[in-house]
Amino acid sequence: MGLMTSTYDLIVIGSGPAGGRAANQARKKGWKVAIVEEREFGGTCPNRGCDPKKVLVGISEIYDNAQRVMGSGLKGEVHLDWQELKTFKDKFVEPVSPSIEESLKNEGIDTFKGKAVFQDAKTISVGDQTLAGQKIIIATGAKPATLPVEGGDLLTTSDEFFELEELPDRILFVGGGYISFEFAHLCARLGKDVIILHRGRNVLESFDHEMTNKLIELTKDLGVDIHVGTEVTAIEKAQDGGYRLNVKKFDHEHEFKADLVVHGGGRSPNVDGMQLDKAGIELGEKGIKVNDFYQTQSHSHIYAVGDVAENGQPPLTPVAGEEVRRLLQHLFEEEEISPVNTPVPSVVFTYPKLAKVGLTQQEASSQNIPYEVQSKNIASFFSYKRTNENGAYVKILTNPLTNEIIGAHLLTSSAEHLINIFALAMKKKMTKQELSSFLWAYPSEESDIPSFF
Ligand SMILES: Cc1cc2nc3c(=O)[nH]c(=O)nc-3n(C[C@H](O)[C@H](O)[C@H](O)COP(=O)(O)OP(=O)(O)OC[C@H]3O[C@@H](n4cnc5c(N)ncnc54)[C@H](O)[C@@H]3O)c2cc1C
Ligand SMILES: NC(=O)c1ccc[n+]([C@@H]2O[C@H](COP(=O)([O-])OP(=O)(O)OC[C@H]3O[C@@H](n4cnc5c(N)ncnc54)[C@H](O)[C@@H]3O)[C@@H](O)[C@H]2O)c1
Repeated sequence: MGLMTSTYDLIVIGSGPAGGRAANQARKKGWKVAIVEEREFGGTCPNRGCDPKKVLVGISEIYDNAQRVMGSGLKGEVHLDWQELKTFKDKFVEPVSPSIEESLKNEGIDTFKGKAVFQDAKTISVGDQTLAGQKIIIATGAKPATLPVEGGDLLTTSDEFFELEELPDRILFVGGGYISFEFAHLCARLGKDVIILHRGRNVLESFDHEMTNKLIELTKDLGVDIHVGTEVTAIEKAQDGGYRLNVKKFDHEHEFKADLVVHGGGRSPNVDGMQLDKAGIELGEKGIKVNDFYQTQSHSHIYAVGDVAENGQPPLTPVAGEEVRRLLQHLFEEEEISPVNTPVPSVVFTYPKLAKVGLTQQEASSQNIPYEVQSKNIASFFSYKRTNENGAYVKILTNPLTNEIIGAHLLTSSAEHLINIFALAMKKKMTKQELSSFLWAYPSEESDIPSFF
């Protein structure tokens, strides 16, 4: 044992949304497949990402809805409780890894627990085992980036945040991206004092700036203190048991204090200790460099896909799935390899939620793409008035020549549903007239769509 080399048609490294799917599909084609996982099977999304996050924010939405309709037919008191929330969330997470591992095994895939380390371009080791693969897919995802912040090891990562048994009173988020905004809304609703410090001029930089400014207003109304143009440079332990932070805001030094400092400063490719150099695999700034078919630059039999790959796509679960679909078409040598032309919807699970698909106004402007824009405050619509919503906005970009929808941005309680309709409309190259001509069940948030234009 241990000294023998097991040989496979395909070795997949990482069992997240990218790797798990790739292994399953290849096995279905009759390939001999091994999958290597060093942590929980299933990867980030179901264990410490999308799903546990959605369980937590889902309950806080119900709480928020209840608060807003108190005195409109609802009576009594509701409270959010972190410990109970965490216990409820853990119930979803705990079965994930064993059940995914079992289903991989049931498919006839050999599972290996441990870190995959390259020995050469065809061989990897996992502990004392050696595996050789005709093809290798690297799907190792991302991890919290190492920030150039003195005392950066004092940051609580999103993985650690999910595991906290208690939440202290003063919570500060470094960075103004997805993770910070989603957790900040939750913490504010749990009654915490929340601060977000963001280095850039615009938070959630890939979203439409007009919409992120509206989200900032609504987030401030929740009691969250937000500072842009503010870079955290150092963190140290304070005498009161909390932390003291040094920050630079427009070249001035400031100090902030908190009991918990959360890392929301971005994620980087997870390739630590894999000895990529032994296989001659090139790493770019944002991940492993790949071509249109996800092949690494130096080896056509080694692929990289999902969050770990640098391919210009955002690190999101549905994107990982789509990339794997295309990678497999290439791997199975199927003739038609579809071009990457699917619009990518994305949602920030604040409440209300911010969603986008297609172009932002700043992208259309900077790329000199002609556009017409409709931007509306829709809080007075019946859909939002009946639940005393705090704010609801929509912004649609269309091509002035064809009337096709080229971008949609929503800040509403139902944005994660509505945005999928706009993604569908864009994929099908619908004009705003075509989208408006559907019969939408009434009353529903979708039935408002014709009134967005
Ligand atoms: C807090 C949070 C919330 C998120 N919310 C959303 C959301 O709402 N919607 C959305 O679309 N996306 C969300 N994401 C992003 C989403 O989780 C990722 O895009 C997705 O998981 C990427 O899938 P992947 O398979 O590429 O990588 P991962 O899911 O990260 O899986 C990679 C796997 O590889 C394993 N691995 C790494 N190195 C090795 C090695 N050397 N040997 C063996 N195994 C290894 C890891 O342990 C991991 O299990 C969120 C992320 C975070 C952190
Ligand atoms: N709902 C979702 O789909 C969802 C949720 C969470 C995460 N994700 C994925 O995970 C990725 C990472 O999320 P994230 O929130 O960590 O990062 P992010 O890339 O969204 O934002 C991080 C921000 O922090 C800023 N920053 C970095 N260092 C700083 C410092 N020292 N001081 C102040 N600001 C600093 C950066 O300028 C950056 O804009 C996202 O890009 C997204 O693709 C998706």
